[in-house]
Amino acid sequence: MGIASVGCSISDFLDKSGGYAVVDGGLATELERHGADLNDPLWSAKCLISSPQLITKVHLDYLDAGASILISASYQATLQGFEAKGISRGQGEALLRRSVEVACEARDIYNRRYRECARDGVANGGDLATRPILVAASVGSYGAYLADGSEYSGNYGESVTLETLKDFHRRRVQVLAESGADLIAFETIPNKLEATAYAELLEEEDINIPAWFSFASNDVVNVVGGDSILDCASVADSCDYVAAVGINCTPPRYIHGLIVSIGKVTSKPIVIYPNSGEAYDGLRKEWVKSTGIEDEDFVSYVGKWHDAGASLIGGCCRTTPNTIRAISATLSTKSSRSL
Ligand code: MET
Ligand SMILES: [Zn+2]
Repeated sequence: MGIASVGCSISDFLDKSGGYAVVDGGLATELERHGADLNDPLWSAKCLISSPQLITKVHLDYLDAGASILISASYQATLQGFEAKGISRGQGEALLRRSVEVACEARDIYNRRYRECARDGVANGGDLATRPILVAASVGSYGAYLADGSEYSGNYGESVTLETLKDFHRRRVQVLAESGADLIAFETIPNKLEATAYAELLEEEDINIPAWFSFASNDVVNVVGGDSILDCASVADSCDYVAAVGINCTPPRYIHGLIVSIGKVTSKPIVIYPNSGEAYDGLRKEWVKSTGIEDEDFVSYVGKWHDAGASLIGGCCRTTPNTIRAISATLSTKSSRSL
């Protein structure tokens, strides 16, 4: 594809989609809501082995709710994690490819349904159904693989270097780049070191699909590991392989300030998909209401986030197809008013 087209393809997609796009919502937590037991180091990737049809269903639910970007179930799918379960390198690579195939299949089913409805003269959602849809291959952080909470502390200890992280992610990124995905979503990035590792990896491997870098934060100034969002977004800005920069799995109340900061250091599209604002209690293994400012009215923030410069908006953990339906309705009403 070449670097020039890698850089502009998300912008082209946004131009074709009216200047904004709706990202899907939480995948793992939605699989759990449907009864999947993800208490496992592979988390949502466990369903790639045990119940891929449930992943297809959740992807379809998000498309029906108005999402235009599906994120694959590879967040915690790593070759090292599969090997720890006795799954060979070859089988692990096949499972990584499978995560993208499952999302592509959901897109095919959705498009086929639309064509059949159109042929039979059945109205099924009007313009919503004709939109272009992208499949993003998810890459979770090294901390997500460790499954010890470090994806939310960003603290990998002194022994983990830039090279450790590049070696850890290299083969997975190569496989996902060749899987038929439209882009790679590097999600929940907890620190600048991992962002730098991804940027160098994309350059060294000359990855031929665009990427977005999405950081996790727990305030309005820094990413979870303590590096400033300005520094982290600058790493993404200076990498030609990165086509969008943003924030995911972060409480809604911090998002506006973070968008403003990111906009100061990059003109690339800004992607944001916050969580529901609840916090995960790792000891009790459950989500709990946060104290302080309520995030319940998540969707009422969406217009402000768009005005502040975010063009790709969706949800992360504990958001559902209902959240995405409401985001989609808000953005579509807003854009038709401004025409
Ligand atoms: N795309 C992933 C999911 O929704 C992101 C998880 S963030 C901890 O499952
Ligand atoms: Zn999340």
